[in-house]
Amino acid sequence: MHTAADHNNSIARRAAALDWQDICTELNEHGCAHLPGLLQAQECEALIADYARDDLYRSRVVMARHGFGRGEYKYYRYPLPDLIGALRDAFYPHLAPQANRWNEAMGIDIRYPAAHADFIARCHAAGQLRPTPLILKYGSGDYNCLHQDLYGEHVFPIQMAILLSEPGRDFSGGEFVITEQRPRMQSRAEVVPLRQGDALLFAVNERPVSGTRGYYRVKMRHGVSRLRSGERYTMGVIFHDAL
Ligand SMILES: O=C(O)CCC(=O)C(=O)O
Ligand SMILES: [Fe+2]
Repeated sequence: MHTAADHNNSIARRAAALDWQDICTELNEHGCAHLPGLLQAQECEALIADYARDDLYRSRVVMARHGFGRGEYKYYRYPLPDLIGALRDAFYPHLAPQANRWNEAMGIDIRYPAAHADFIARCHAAGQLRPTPLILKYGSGDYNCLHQDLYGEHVFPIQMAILLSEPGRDFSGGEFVITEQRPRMQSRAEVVPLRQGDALLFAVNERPVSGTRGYYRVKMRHGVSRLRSGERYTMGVIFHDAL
């Protein structure tokens, strides 16, 4: 039996053990940073097993009904499962300085407080009360259109996705795709080869890219290519709450 405190300690230790300088360099250069093996296989399997539970979620979205793609997802309700709350609490303080540097480079006045609870208080004061962490489920033929996870005025500019299934064994196809739209230029796509338990940190919306005349902004989108077979689950950790 794991208590909330166990999860907090363990996830905070994993976050603290990462090379944050390296991660920030990856985020600056590519708009995303790959964290291999952040979760253990058994943690992934437990999250997948809980997909069938109704008490953990506030809503279920069938993607085809909204033109989002094909597949479905569920938003967790508050109180979040311990592991997911711990991920938000533990990763946010490492990411807030990076988010602040991005805003400074882009000439955006908003600065992020050091603790996630203080940022969530800002969301809640603006009526963004609903939790955004989610779990997505794809079957053969399913896909996720390129999109951005913006849910209101307050946006934390970096989010995390964790692949819960193992490519090759559990599914084929279904690659995580990230695109970068540069001003007055053609878009660039990147496929991120994730394995079970790997996390990806990536830009929610715009990020600064250093050019010859200072910084310019590129717009990022992410999605998932069509699954060729099997079942694929992902957990998404978004740091702002939703209207
Ligand atoms: O299933 C995926 O890998 C993409 C998930 C996603 O869109 C998200 O976590 O925001
Ligand atoms: Fe997303």
